[in-house]
Amino acid sequence: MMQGDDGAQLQCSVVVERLNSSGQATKRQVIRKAAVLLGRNEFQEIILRVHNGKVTESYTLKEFQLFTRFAKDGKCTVKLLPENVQVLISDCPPHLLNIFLKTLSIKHQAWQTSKPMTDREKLKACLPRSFETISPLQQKDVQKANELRSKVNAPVLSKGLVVRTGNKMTGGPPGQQVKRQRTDCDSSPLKALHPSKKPTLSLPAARKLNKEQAAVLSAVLSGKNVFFTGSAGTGKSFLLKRIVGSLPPKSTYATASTGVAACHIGGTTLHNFAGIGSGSAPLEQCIELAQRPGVLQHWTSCRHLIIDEISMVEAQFFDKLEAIARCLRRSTEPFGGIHLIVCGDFLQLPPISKEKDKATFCFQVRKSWRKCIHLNMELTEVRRQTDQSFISLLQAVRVGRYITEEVTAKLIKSAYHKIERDGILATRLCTHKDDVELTNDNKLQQLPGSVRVFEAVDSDPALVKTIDSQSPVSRLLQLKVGAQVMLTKNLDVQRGLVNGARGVVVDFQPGKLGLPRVRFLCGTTEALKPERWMFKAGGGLYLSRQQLPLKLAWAISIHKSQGMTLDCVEISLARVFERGQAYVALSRAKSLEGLRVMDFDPHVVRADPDVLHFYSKLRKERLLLQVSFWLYASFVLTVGPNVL
Ligand SMILES: Nc1ncnc2c1ncn2[C@@H]1O[C@H](COP(=O)(O)OP(=O)(O)OP(=O)(O)O)[C@@H](O)[C@H]1O
Ligand SMILES: [Mg+2]
Repeated sequence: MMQGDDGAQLQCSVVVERLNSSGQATKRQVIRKAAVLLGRNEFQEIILRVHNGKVTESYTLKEFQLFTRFAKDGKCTVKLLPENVQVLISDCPPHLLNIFLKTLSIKHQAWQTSKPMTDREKLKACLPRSFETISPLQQKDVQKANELRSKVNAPVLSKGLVVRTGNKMTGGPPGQQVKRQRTDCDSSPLKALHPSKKPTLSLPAARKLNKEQAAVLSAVLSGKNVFFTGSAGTGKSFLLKRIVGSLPPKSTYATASTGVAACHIGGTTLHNFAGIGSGSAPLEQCIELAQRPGVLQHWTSCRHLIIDEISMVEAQFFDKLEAIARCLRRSTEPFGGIHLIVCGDFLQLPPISKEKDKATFCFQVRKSWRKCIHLNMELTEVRRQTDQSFISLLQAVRVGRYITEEVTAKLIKSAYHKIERDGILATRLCTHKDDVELTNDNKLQQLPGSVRVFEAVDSDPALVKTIDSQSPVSRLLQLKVGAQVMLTKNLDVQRGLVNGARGVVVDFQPGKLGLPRVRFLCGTTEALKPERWMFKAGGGLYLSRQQLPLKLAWAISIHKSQGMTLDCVEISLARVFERGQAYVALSRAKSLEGLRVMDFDPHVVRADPDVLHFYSKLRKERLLLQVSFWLYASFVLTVGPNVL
């Protein structure tokens, strides 16, 4: 399953089609498990090799079209123009496809400016046939490509490479019911080559994984069932997104315990995946529910199951999933042999308990948890905050101990922090969700001026509830000039337009649409346009919502804030009712300066003793690999989990 991310090779499915002059396929070869390799021949020309396990076909990439619109779903098409052959690539880990496509386009651009040999020169050269894998992209390749781009004004792409991102490509995923629009090609690496936009190229994955994260990724890619944990802000979800992008899309399900958290990693809720409702019915009934058309396919096609925010998954629910997986997949292996990648911090919010009893954590169903998880790993480098003393303060709150007088004093003093800037107020994190709606509604009403209502375009209005449960934006968004808002999507990480960025509506653009302009804390004022979110629903169905990437941000609930990074927050902890709740609230802030705690009392800080015991036991038994220890981890991977 391992494949390098050097941009030279892919493991995927391939269809090779020979086309006639009117573009119809006259011959079609389907290769379910193919290896696609980029290399150079003896004349330094770029070669695409497709290997089906027995035979290798080679294509010289001189004049070709690339269709990359669905690259983020792991699909693309290379159409070789003189040969009239198209190679349709699918089920490819999107992150690797991204690097592959970028490598191909940048190397091809460089090749074109390097005076390719004529046929005559080739004949004369009498070189022996050869094939060498293409070298990984380097900063200098990117620089050269950028220099070339800055020299050329009009279409930077010379005649060999034509980039298409239109509908013509491979079509959507099977069963997909949504017609995608142009925004879907956002993540395409080749968008960067679109002549009209001319943005600067950069190496793929500009935000690199740190060593700890890379070690977890390699443990996952080695096929081990991994649970990785770490304090708030250690980049667990950041890493999960990379993991999702490194696994084959058809058989990978990215899920999280809550809709908001699922959205952060571009996935769906675990409940949605499982299709067993709340899971409180007896096992036999749950098995029946999971066999419904549309749901059964999740269970049978899933090879890699990713679960974020595991702390909020109820133990009995996890246990049921484990049993259902074995039953439906007719396998005696733990979790029916599904490769599990589980992540979260048990010292954050626990599962919501329906009855008065305390809800139990997944690790408390010791049998299935222990059976399922091969490796426990811990990320230790906090990325959300940079100030070491604030990081230490949060660590103290996390474990519910060491709340020294100094810590208390700092938090009490924060009540006087003036964090309002440029008309942008602090977001109030509320313990109870009724307060959230009330606060946002009241504040909006109190603003002068008329309300503008923006209605979402849903792919399937009948399924609005399902969409609501997974979407970070509501169907109706009401705004006024002066409304406090929060961005709900990463629009431009470099410019600080990231998920959670805080701003204020400054005006509405003239015209029918009247789109809002928002001034953000990072200093940028941006006119926002609708964005699209895709959700996987049952039966391979895709749902989508198109809406402005904004939500009102006078207040949000602590439960909804889990997983978020926030610019400026105000917290009242008087009504904290849950273990880990104060920690989740405080750890959303990027800095102490951006935080105001109205009424700090050390008694509200509570860490769950069962969790502390679980973590300390793992450590004592040397089962929790601090990944800074990553060489040791790679030793374990080669030797196998049983040595642990
Ligand atoms: N390797 C990295 N390079 C750059 N930024 C990173 C990296 N890892 C994490 N970050 C950034 O750090 C912040 C926190 O990351 P993330 O939300 O993934 O943490 P988390 O461990 O999931 O936190 P929580 O437990 O609160 O959900 C995010 O803004 C993320 O973009
Ligand atoms: Mg997270």
